[in-house]
Amino acid sequence: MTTALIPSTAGVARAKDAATVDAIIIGAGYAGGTVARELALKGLKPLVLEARNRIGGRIWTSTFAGAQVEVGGSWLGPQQTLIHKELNRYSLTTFEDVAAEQVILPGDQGFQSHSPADAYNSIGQLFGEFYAGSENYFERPHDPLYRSDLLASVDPLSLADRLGQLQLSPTELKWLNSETSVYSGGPSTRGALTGMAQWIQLSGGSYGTYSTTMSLRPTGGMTAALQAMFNESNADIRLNSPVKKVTEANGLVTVETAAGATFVSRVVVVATPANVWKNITFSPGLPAAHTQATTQGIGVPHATKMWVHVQGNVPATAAQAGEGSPILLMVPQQQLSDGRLFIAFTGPSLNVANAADVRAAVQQFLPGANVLRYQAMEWAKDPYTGGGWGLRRPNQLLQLFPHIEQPHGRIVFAGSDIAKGWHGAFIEGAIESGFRAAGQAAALA
Ligand SMILES: Cc1cc2nc3c(=O)[nH]c(=O)nc-3n(C[C@H](O)[C@H](O)[C@H](O)COP(=O)(O)OP(=O)(O)OC[C@H]3O[C@@H](n4cnc5c(N)ncnc54)[C@H](O)[C@@H]3O)c2cc1C
Repeated sequence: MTTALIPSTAGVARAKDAATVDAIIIGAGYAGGTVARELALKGLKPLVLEARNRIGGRIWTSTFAGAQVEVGGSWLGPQQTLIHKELNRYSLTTFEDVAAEQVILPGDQGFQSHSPADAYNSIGQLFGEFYAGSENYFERPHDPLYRSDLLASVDPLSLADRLGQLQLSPTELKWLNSETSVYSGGPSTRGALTGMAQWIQLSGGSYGTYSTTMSLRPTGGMTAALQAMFNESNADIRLNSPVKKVTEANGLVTVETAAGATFVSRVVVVATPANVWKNITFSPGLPAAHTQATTQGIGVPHATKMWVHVQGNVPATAAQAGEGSPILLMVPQQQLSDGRLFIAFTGPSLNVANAADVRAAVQQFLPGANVLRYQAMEWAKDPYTGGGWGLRRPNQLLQLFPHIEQPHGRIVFAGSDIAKGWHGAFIEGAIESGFRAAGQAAALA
């Protein structure tokens, strides 16, 4: 723990004017919240600097059409134990999300409706072939490098490479590449096979068990547990405080915000998305793995989540379309008195600013649908995300790990993008990395 008096040391920017704190956490998402709570439990009082005017980052519970909605992450799986421990700790509950009554899939001639059981059995069998062997190269999925000998030949493969190895009909290819391109945030050439294969093995090895990661929603919204963590931490949270500079010298780290405020501590945790580390000036400069991660990006380049309100009594329809389509995946949400809500994950080909294009894209799945309103969040254009959810690129697993988890002097890194287990697209990974980072930070404080 630091003391109140910090000497004015050369190389520490304006240290003598700066407020001195036990630990500084940059970013108030689930990773930052976990670090704040865990450091508080170790007797430290952290300062949290958050760029936005809210906590949550890629989690954002809001409203649309009078209903509570999630602009970022929505769902939890029963197999994600860390978030469930947090929900239990704060007496928060979950509920099962709306189940699809029909599934619209591309067929040989246009879209066709299937029963959910038929659709997901067929897709599940194909994904079974797709992920064959992952039980070996991810023998211990929480310890992804355990079989690095086997990973050497798998890590370079993109999701598209793996699709190309299978004997798929054009229709089967669309059934799989709708999902691989959604997660890749663009073409399936971008996402690594090891990224999605690890999630499958973390889920128990099958597409069916993995699908449950989209089954549960927390009552009170995805932000509720994070708010409870920050409440317990009693941390000093400064919103609207984007950090622009982090300088370490003489055993101290100085953090400077865009507005010019400076804070000093013996340890700093950077809990921002990896894609935006490059927007902060680090001195000394970041190590090679961190530079590679922020330059190449782990957060995907296209991640647009759209809420759509379709008039009338509409069947709970799930839909998928092949790579390149305007909407790649549509998920039914609640029926309201005047219409049903849907979540749509769009592809880069849809201009969400054009209402006519959005309506036409929805009508591909629901002919004649009257779109009353919609709202789209283009996460990859957000300056404090710089990408969407995370999904590793080919080769990043072996090139970045384990270096990416290591502190850089007195600077520690956290975030779902660099989690060992549920990396990238899950708050489970943000929490996991937060526990690891809190341990590292406490040792340096
Ligand atoms: C559209 C979408 C859907 C998703 N769906 C799901 C889902 O269904 N289930 C699930 O579990 N996960 C989902 N995810 C992933 C999940 O949201 C993330 O994995 C998780 O929220 C990341 O938490 P984090 O703390 O690592 O990062 P973030 O939540 O991104 O938090 C980082 C924080 O750092 C702040 N920051 C950035 N730069 C600075 C700076 N210079 N100074 C100060 N602060 C800064 C940001 O404003 C942000 O608040 C989804 C993500 C997206 C985008």
